[in-house]
Amino acid sequence: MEKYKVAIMGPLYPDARARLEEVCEIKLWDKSDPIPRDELVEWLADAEGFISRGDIKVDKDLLSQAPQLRVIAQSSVGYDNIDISACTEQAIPVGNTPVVLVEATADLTFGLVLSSARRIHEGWNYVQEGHWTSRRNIPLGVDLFGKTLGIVGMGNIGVAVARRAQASGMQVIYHNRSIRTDQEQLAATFVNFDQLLEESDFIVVLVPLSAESRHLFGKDQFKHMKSSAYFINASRGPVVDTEALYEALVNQDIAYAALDVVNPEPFSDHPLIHLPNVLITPHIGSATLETRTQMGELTADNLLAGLAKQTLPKCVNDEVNY
Ligand SMILES: NC(=O)C1=CN([C@@H]2O[C@H](COP(=O)(O)OP(=O)(O)OC[C@H]3O[C@@H](n4cnc5c(N)ncnc54)[C@H](OP(=O)(O)O)[C@@H]3O)[C@@H](O)[C@H]2O)C=CC1
Ligand SMILES: O=CC(=O)O
Repeated sequence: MEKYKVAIMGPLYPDARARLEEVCEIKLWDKSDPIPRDELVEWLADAEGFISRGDIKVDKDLLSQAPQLRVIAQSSVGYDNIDISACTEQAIPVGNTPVVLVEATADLTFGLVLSSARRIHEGWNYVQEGHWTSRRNIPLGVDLFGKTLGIVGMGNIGVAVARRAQASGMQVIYHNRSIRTDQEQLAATFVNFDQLLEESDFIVVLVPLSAESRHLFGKDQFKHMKSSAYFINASRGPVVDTEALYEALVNQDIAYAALDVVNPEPFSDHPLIHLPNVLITPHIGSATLETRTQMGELTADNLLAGLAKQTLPKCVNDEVNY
C-alpha cells in the first residue's frame, strides 16, 4: 500500500511517531525555530496531512498552495494560528487536543497563583544566591485562604483551576460570554467583566485568543483592578496589551503578574522581565511527560482519521467531517 505523504512540525513523541511511520512517509521539522515559510510551502505541495504548531500561521495563502491536503492536526487545544474558515472552505478538517491537557495546565496555572502569592521562586533565588546567612529579609507574601479568585474564560481548564482554588479556601467568581449551565455544581458565581475586575484578589485568564479577546486586558482594565491584585495569564499573550501591563506594574496599579504566555513569544529582552513583581514561565502549561504523550497520541489519531477520510476524534470544524 502506498504511504500517505505528511508534513510534521515537531516534536513528535516516540509512540505516535512509530504509529505514523507505519502508514505515512514523513517529513519532520524538529528544530525549535519555526520552519521558513518558503520551505513549508514546498513541503505542503504534495502533502496529504499536516501536523502544524502554534508558531506557524496557517492561512488562505498557505492552503491555496497545498492542493492535496485533507487534514490538519495540531498538538494544542488553542488553534488561533489557523484560519478555520479557510480550512472549512477547502473541506479540510482541523483536529486539536482538548481535555487531555486540562489537569496539567490547571496545575501550572494554579502553581503560578501559589508561587506568586507566596514568592516561592524568590525564596529559592534568595537561598541559591547565598543571602540566607542570618534572619530572612524578603518581602512577605499574601494568603490565598479567604481571597477571591476571578476566572475569565471558565472552560475546561478554568473549572479545573476553580477546584484547586476552592481546596485552598478561595471564593471563585467567573466571567464568560455566557453563563455556564452547571454553575451550581461549580460553586462559582457568574459576574460581569467589570465586577470581576473590581472584586478579584487574583485574576486568572483562560480565554481562547480571538478577535474579541485580543487586548481584552489593557490600560483601563488594569486601572479597574484592586491595587493589591495578582494577574495571572495562562491563555495567549495577545489577550493582554503587554505595554499596558508593564505600566500597570511599574505604577503599582496592580501588585503582581504571573504569566505563562506573553506577546511576543519567545520573549527574552522585554523590560517586563526585569521587574521585581513579575513571574514568567515559557509557555509550559501542558508540558508534562504524561500529558504531552497523550497530546501526541490524540494528534496522531486526528491525523490518521483525516487521512482515512473518517471523523476526527477531536475536530474544531466538524461541519467538514466525513
Ligand atoms: N499555557 C498553556 O500552555 C495553555 C494554554 N491554553 C489556553 O487556554 C485556553 C482555554 O482552554 P480550554 O479551557 O481548554 O478551552 P475551553 O473552550 O474549554 O474554555 C474557554 C472558555 O472561555 C470562554 N470565552 C471564550 N471567549 C471569551 C471571551 N471573549 N470573553 C470571555 N470568555 C470567553 C468560553 O465561554 P463562552 O463561550 O461562554 O464565552 C469558555 O468557557 C486555550 O484556548 C488556550 O489558548 C490551553 C492549554 C495550555
Ligand atoms: O497553549 C497550549 C494549548 O494547548 O493551546
